[in-house]
Amino acid sequence: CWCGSGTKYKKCHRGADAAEARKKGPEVLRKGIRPGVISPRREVPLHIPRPDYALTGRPSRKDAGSDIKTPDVIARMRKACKAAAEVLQEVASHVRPGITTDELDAITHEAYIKRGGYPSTLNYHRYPKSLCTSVNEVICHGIPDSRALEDGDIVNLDVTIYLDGVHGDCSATYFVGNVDEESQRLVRVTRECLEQGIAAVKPGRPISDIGRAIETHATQHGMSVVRAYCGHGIGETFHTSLQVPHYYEAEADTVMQPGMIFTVEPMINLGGWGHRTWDDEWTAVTADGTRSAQFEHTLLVTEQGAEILTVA
Ligand SMILES: O=C(NO)c1ccnc2c1ccn2Cc1ccccc1
Ligand SMILES: [Co+2]
Ligand SMILES: [Co+2]
Repeated sequence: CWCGSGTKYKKCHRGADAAEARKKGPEVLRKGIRPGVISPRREVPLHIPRPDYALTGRPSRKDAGSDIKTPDVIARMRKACKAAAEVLQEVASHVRPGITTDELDAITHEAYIKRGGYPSTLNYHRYPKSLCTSVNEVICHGIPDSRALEDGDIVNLDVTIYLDGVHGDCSATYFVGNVDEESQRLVRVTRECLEQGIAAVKPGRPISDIGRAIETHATQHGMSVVRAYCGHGIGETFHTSLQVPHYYEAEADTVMQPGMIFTVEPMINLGGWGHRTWDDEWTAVTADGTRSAQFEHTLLVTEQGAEILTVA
């Protein structure tokens, strides 16, 4: 999800990002130059059911964010989210220096299809691949290409499967070979931020509790929370109108209720929270060039708190 211009929160962060980046001078305003080449789009066999946007790139329907899911949707979400977690484990087992992110995309693409699933990101708003591979200073939505992973990199793999009419969405950040201490600390703190956010999920409480918990943990460790992209309601649509900021946003006042399903997917930066996007219109990178990490789960709100659905 991203706050974009349509966000309901008054202060859209894009302006702030640009202002922050300008302060740092022209070097960070430079549009990113993609190091690798993007391969042709992969095909999905016709027997695999497709989401509404598979042809046009534009989602036609938008569920209300605070939808309480029916028992039937919850049952289907359990299966889709389990499948997403299995696909993530499978592709993650191939991460090593020398493998290209395009090869990881091919592995992921086949892993969805053998489970009868469609790659949710493929052609979603025209996104060209079945996986997001966000390396080092890439915050999110990194497009798989011919770049080989290198010893010392960190890489987030973001997997979303469309299975039996619903989407399961999860991601994790992995070490490539031997990674320096600071990056290891970034990844550990980011994982802890997701855990803190999940612990804040309680029926009767506002969504803003989640961002408060995450931002508190990140800033205690001298790190910053990306503001331009957030968690989102999910179910029969990839994104619903519910937004889940990962920083404290008082206006995120939707009250959590049992049966709601949304993702929490904090992106944490070693430096400032500012971002910019490359010319490809998808890739988001840190404005100051420092590294960023992310972890994501799809959660069901229960009477007691949160149930993590994206577990293998
Ligand atoms: O929830 C997501 N990941 O956890 C998520 C949200 C929105 N768009 C997404 C993803 C993943 C891939 N795209 C595709 C894309 C579409 C337009 C701009 C940039 C990227
Ligand atoms: Co995701
Ligand atoms: Co997501």
